[in-house]
Amino acid sequence: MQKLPPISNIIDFDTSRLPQLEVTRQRNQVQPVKNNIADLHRQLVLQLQTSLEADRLLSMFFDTVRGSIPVRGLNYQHASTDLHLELGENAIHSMHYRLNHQGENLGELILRSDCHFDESQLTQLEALLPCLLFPLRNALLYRSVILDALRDPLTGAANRVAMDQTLSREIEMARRRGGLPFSLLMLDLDHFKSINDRHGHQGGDEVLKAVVACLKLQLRNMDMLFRFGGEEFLVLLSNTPLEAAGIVGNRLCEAVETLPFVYKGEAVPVSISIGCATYRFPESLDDLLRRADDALYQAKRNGRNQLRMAI
Ligand SMILES: Nc1nc2c(ncn2[C@@H]2O[C@H](COP(=O)(O)OP(=O)(O)OP(=O)(O)O)[C@@H](O)[C@H]2O)c(=O)[nH]1
Repeated sequence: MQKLPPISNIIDFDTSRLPQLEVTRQRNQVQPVKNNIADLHRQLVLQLQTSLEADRLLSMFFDTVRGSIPVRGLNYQHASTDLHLELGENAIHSMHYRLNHQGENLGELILRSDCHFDESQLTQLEALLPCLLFPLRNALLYRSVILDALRDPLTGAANRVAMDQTLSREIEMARRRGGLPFSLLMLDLDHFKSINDRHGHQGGDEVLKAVVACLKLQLRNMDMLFRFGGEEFLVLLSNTPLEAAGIVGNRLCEAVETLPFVYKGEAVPVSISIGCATYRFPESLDDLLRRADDALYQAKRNGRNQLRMAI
């Protein structure tokens, strides 16, 4: 894998090259570029006011910039809101920028090109980049508010609101496509009341966090984990038929059972029970959840720490 050079360019409002551009171009007498960039700048400022979606803003920025600078691809990352974006194509040359606004990290941006950016292109680029900062800052704030509304603050898993929205969408898609298989794993910690009784609520909370971290390690990026009750979780496995979902479910049981969890020096044995159900076109969401719940009930009745498949 190609090693990325360290990020050396920081784009802040104060570092805008637009005022400098004025001076530089007057000295060099290259008036059309200045006008072109000033126009692009105005156009971008207006455009970037039209959305609060960070990916949409970056895509508008990319489209506008590559109208005048030979940028082939754009890569953007903002770790704290978990935003990763790739636009266009890969290319061998790149410029790396760390975007800042009043000390606040607004992410890292890489612009790619087939050939080295020359000084004039960099001047143009860096005159346009500050247009992105304020809209991007608002979009990231908006994104983090939305993420918080959909996330369980204790474990970081998606919450009940997110679960209802996601499952409704998944059913809708499965129905439209005529029933692509997706599966649900309904999960519940075993004897969690005794864990709370023995180790206190704080100990119980630590167990919940450790279990979520353990489950996430076992799941693929596209699988979604929701906490929908106190010690109840649901995993959505898109494009996954019953047999494959059973394999994942067994793997989760095993991973949690072998979790070496220690609280205040004492080993705490933890296990989960799972009910697994695969969507059957055209059943309703309630029916699917009821089947997963019945299977979970069977797993509990059968001795816990196991997976049961829904009928
Ligand atoms: N620490 C902690 N405990 C919670 C939280 N939410 C729910 N609980 C506890 O979870 C426990 C659930 O207990 P029960 O429903 O009896 O289930 P259980 O003891 O796990 O028994 P089985 O599910 O039958 O194996 C209760 O003691 C709740 O107080 C939470 O956020 N943190």
